[in-house]
Amino acid sequence: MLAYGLGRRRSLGFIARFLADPLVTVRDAHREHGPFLQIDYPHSTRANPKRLFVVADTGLCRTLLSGTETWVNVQINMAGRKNHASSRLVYGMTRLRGLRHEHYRKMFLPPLKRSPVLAMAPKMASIAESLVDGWPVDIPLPLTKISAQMAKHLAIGLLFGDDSARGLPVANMIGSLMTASWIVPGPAYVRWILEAPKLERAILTWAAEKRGNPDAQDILALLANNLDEAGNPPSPQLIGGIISFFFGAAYDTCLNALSWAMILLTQHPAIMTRLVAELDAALDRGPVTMSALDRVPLLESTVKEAMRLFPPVPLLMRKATGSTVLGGEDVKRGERVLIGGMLINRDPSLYPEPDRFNPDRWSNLKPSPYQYLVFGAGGHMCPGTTFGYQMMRIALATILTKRSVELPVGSSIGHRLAVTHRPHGKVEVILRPRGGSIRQARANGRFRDLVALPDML
Ligand code: HEM
Repeated sequence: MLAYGLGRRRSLGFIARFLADPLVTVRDAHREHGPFLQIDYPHSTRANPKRLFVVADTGLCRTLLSGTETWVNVQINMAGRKNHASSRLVYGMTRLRGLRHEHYRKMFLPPLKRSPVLAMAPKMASIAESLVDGWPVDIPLPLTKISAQMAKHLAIGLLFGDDSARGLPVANMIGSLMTASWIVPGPAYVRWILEAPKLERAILTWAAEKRGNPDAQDILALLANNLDEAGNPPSPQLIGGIISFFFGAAYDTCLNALSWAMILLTQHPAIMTRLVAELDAALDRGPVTMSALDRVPLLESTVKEAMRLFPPVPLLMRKATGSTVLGGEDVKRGERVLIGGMLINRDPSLYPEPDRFNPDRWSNLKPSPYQYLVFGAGGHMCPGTTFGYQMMRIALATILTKRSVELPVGSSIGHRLAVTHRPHGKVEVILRPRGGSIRQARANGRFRDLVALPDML
């Protein structure tokens, strides 16, 4: 399959629209011209072409994500300043290659496997419960703030040795990196540059405290107490980069997934009502446990379906390490490819009526990671998948069994891609005590460009 070249004029139009709204622009371009596009940068010439490829095809995606020697990850957030903490701290897991990557992946997998993660469930449930109990009812609350609080406490509390005093300030600083646009610098980027030295110091001090405790199994203790792939102590850049990556990877993804899931449920009252009834029946007013949640398949389907439509990481980027071929196209060293995971998740041959939120489709669906591109695929596929699903299921179950969730009348919800894709604007929810009547308000705003809601069908 050869790439469809947009040509110079339309490439310029694509770039201009992409800067304003990357997801809708990429989606519309694929709809019009197919799943493999070539964009020419303005400085591209016939003698020295400078191109960006954009793909939304499962086969091409497999080539790109499984060929980790040929195609390397490109840091999606903006590079920081040279020789400054801001550039050292973005040296994260996905940028490691070869033996180094293999070494660290192997090191971090054990605490993220099914059984240690399952053992964290009672603690996760009790943290989630006390957070929800502390949220005021009957008044509008900022949705991304409460989701962030949930994600921060569940992820950070459990992955970093229950050390919230050290972990929460680090998580707060990482927040500015994650909200900084990776396309155009803005105030969040400036904040990130200003905060990076403080963040680096906080991580390195914390790592020093963890040294000398080789039995601890949390992510930072493993990193601080083990040698690197060459048998040397890990460098400060490695520690800072990996830890800030883990914080962002665990916290920012889950906060966005939780926010989008709640928005979608409020816009699909019939599904919300069924889910709440099934949760009530399984939990029978008891605590949230994984064995009870296993009796509510609709919960897992809801989480999967919300992330299919609104994947927290909707675009991935790769760069060729040498001359190679992609599809039928000759690609030169350094050329980049943008992979539209969100669009792969909407392939109508696998997901009929792909823009609809329909958790029931999951009753007999088992896509490969290349067909459900939420956690990546291939050599850098997310090792936190089990943890992420568990956190989402516990958070949603706790919120829905304790409170009724509604949006204020007149809500308008935008969306914005920074490193992750989040709801944008003044997005609020109202939590009501269970048992009263709730008012299901229709939400307006640009998020509607990305989903076919019941009132649009
Ligand atoms: C809803 C939750 C999550 C989503 C949607 C998600 C998504 C992703 C995606 C798309 C990638 C691949 C990036 C690429 O190939 O360029 C990735 C990698 C990664 N994620 Fe997650 N993630 C989630 C939760 C977590 C959690 C909870 C952790 C930590 C416990 C985590 C740790 C990582 C790490 C370390 C990598 C890099 C792996 C490597 O390079 O080998 N993620 N994640």
